[in-house]
Amino acid sequence: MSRRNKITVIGAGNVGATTAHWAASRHLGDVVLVDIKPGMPQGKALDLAESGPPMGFDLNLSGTQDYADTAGSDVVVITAGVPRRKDPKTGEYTSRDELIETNRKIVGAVTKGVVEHSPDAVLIAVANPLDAMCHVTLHESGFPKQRVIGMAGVLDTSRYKTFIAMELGVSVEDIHGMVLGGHGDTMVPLPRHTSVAGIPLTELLPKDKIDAIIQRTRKGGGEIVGLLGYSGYYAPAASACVMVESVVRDRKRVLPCACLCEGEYGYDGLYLGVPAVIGKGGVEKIIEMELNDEEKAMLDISANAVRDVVKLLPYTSAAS
Ligand SMILES: NC(=O)c1ccc[n+]([C@@H]2O[C@H](COP(=O)([O-])OP(=O)(O)OC[C@H]3O[C@@H](n4cnc5c(N)ncnc54)[C@H](O)[C@@H]3O)[C@@H](O)[C@H]2O)c1
Ligand SMILES: O=C(O)C[C@H](O)C(=O)O
Repeated sequence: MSRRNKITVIGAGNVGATTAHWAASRHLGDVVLVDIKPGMPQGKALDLAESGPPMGFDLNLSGTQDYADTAGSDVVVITAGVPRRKDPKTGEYTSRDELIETNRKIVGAVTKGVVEHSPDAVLIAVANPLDAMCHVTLHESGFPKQRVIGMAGVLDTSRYKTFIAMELGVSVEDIHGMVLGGHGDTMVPLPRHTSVAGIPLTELLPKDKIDAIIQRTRKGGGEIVGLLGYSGYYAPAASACVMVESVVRDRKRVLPCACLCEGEYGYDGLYLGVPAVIGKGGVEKIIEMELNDEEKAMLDISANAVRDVVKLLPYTSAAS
């Protein structure tokens, strides 16, 4: 009898629980939710399982504090970590990078728990600061780079496409394009490589409108924090699920993901958002697209911003 795919989600908070929700509703596999809060992942998993009859999914959904229950996972999504929040008095909110000290410890510890029981899994890092957390996950897992991927580009691209669709009054389905670079304000949307049903975006919108969409995309996470008071989770979880699906169904989608660049785009030993073919084995290939001087300069700025954060980790030999 063939077995179902097993998907573990570490951290059953907003992003983790919503990832489990999307994964179940798309019937991607059995889902195990892990969280340090006793009863909480168990309660969310049971509640989700009880939504199976009306929603028509019949998967095993469980919650646990015990990594042994995650054994043999095909994919593990690591959302455990603190999100940024808005101070209700000042309206100020922290940057993703300021989360590094807390989250590197959480992500490091959970990665060790995961790999002990699922040595063949593909790991998808989600906690922030995302690109640096990919380095933590790679280091602590000892996995090959192909099996440690970061989720950010799919989300950033999703926001970019949403804003284009809103501006043009067209379906998001017809918008094709990508956002590369680090998951921060220096990310690199690529309007020259964006089309609407094959029509170049640059023919459909004037430069000032495109520039406004780029700026809104770069600040997209902050816009949600500003409105909600804490980080968004529907679009992040949906984006993680697109990656999970490409792995478990071996779809070989071309997705912008944080991948370890070792020479690609001129970067060495650095996680950065680049287009990648995602299949059963994780990153099957990084696609090197032609960038013009302006685009490459923006990617360099973004890579430098990521490198500055990665340098704060105790064990990396500052990527070049
Ligand atoms: N990469 C992205 O694009 C992206 C998008 C959204 C959120 N995030 C990040 O994802 C992380 C989670 O965000 P959230 O909104 O779900 O936060 P949340 O607070 O709702 O959930 C985090 C959960 O992690 C759990 N946790 C903490 N330490 C743990 C441990 N050692 N083991 C197991 N579970 C543990 C907490 O109990 C909590 O339930 C944050 O770092 C956030 O910044 C990244
Ligand atoms: O911005 C955040 O705090 C969370 C996440 O990185 C996002 O882009 O939504």
